[in-house]
Amino acid sequence: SSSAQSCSSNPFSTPYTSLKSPHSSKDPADPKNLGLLPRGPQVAMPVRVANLESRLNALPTDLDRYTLLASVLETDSNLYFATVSNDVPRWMPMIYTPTVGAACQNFSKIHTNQPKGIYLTKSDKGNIAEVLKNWPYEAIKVIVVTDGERILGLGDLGANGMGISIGKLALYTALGGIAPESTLPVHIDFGCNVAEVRDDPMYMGLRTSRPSTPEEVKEYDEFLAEFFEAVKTTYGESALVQFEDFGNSNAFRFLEMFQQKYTTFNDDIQGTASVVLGGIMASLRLTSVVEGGAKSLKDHTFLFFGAGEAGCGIAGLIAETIRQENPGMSIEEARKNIWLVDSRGVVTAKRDTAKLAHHKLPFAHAAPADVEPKDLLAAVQALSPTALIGVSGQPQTFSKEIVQSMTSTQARPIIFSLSNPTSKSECTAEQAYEWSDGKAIFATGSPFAPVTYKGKEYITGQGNNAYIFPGVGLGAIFSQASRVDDNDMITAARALAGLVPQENLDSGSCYPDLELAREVSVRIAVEVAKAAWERGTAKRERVPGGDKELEAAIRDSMWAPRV
Ligand SMILES: NC(=O)C1=CN([C@@H]2O[C@H](COP(=O)(O)OP(=O)(O)OC[C@H]3O[C@@H](n4cnc5c(N)ncnc54)[C@H](OP(=O)(O)O)[C@@H]3O)[C@@H](O)[C@H]2O)C=CC1
Ligand SMILES: CC(=O)C(=O)O
Ligand SMILES: [Mg+2]
Repeated sequence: SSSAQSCSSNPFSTPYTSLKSPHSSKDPADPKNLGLLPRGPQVAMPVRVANLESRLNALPTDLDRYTLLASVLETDSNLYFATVSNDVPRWMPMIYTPTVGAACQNFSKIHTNQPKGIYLTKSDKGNIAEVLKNWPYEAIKVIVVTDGERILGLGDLGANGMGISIGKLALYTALGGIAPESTLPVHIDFGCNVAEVRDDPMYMGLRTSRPSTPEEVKEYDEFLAEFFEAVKTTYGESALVQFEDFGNSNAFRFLEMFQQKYTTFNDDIQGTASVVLGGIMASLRLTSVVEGGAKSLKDHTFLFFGAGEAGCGIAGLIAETIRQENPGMSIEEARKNIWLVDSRGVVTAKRDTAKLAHHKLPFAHAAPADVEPKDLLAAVQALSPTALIGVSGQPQTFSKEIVQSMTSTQARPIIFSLSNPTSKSECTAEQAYEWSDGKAIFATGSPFAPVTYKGKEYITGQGNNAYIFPGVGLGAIFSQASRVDDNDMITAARALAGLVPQENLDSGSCYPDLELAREVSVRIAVEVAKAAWERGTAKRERVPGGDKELEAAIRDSMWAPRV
């Protein structure tokens, strides 16, 4: 059959057939599915969690903790999620950024068994639906798909990027209440451009470079089109596909190709935009009470360091929100105080716009007062931004002079160092508070420990799309939405901003505590589901009653580990 053909050409898709053992029902509550070993004494879950936590704590490195947790996920997802939920701030950095970065870099060594996910390689063209059928669970509600080209700020890791899809989906379950068996990690293998990755004898992906000629790119586009159709026919129109960590030459194009036709969004472009917008909205409560500070989004001058998926995604969503908040304002007007810096300097109209990437063009404004700032410090001095957002993947690029320059013009400068993992952060929390004399409203993409400066403790908020995608996904899945769009991202940002308590703002964080991330997801989901009904994109019948009834129904639908 075509399936057998496809499997023989794809060594990574074969083993899943064997998972469809006649002895294993698909019911996760079936005791036969709890693990491979015969069951021992019935130990209460809190005891098992405490036992696993003490084993994890005894391990020498976070990568060891990742590895143990990954093996628990494969054999006993109940224990895994009970442990993660027991202490999200403690375990999230082990299953997500920063440790997931190191895990991807070492992925071939960690996953000696088949990793938990479907690998599609370009030889599966024509058979994608057949390969999907090899997965042992049928009721898939959310897929995170990567091709591994831009894994965090670590570059092209090829097939080792599967760790990112697995990590994001673990958060869909832990923070968004999506049942583990309804999630499917997918890696699409069209090669890898880093010889060092490809040449590792243990590398599990194709040892070819990525598409570069127009014909190869066309073949890749056609593969993605087939993938989306296969997902729709196999799992239904409401199955949500989240793009993750694609290189930006593909990410923007794929989003454009598929977002009007399928239930999909790009987390790096749209989820990141939403979390940053939410943080900026919350911080208006701080900036609006100081003299000359921004009272609304349109009063800000934004400077983005990094003009890729994250930078242009955030810039675009902020501009759209400013436009919506100011009736009569054009989108061009809304963009005028938003500036980008890329690897060649400030993006201005003086660039050769014919060669400028499509996503940067809307922000290529005329250079201010004929000065062409060459570097970031010069840009900060020339533009006096109120907010500096780092999404460059370039560590230690927010220097003392840059932070001091921001602080010399702003009572409360907004400085976000969002590049992941921790080693790529544009500056550290300690540097931001010291150099700004405690004035910076600071956030990072990966977690930083609290900092004590001049006797006050500062808590850094984690400006990470993990506050957004589990809730947006939950709302879309609950309402059986057939589309997810930028308005959902604005809706989610507003909901997030409304959940930041004053005491967090007072200690320097413009995000809610991580302990509350699951609650944040519920509240975002309520708003996203309502928006889907208002737009007419929801297949599910409206829940009778108001917000309270809807929230209760959403909570009821959420999976939680049996404890
Ligand atoms: N906190 C969060 O939730 C998220 C964080 N991120 C992080 O943001 C980073 C970037 O991701 P993404 O936007 O998707 O990546 P992209 O590859 O799409 O964009 C990177 C951008 O950084 C620019 N850049 C690279 N080197 C320099 C330099 N030396 N000086 C100035 N600009 C530079 C690039 O310039 P050019 O265009 O000229 O090549 C490009 O515009 C990653 O580290 C990622 O982990 C991403 C998503 C979410
Ligand atoms: C957080 C995230 O999505 C990234 O760094 O790519
Ligand atoms: Mg990402």
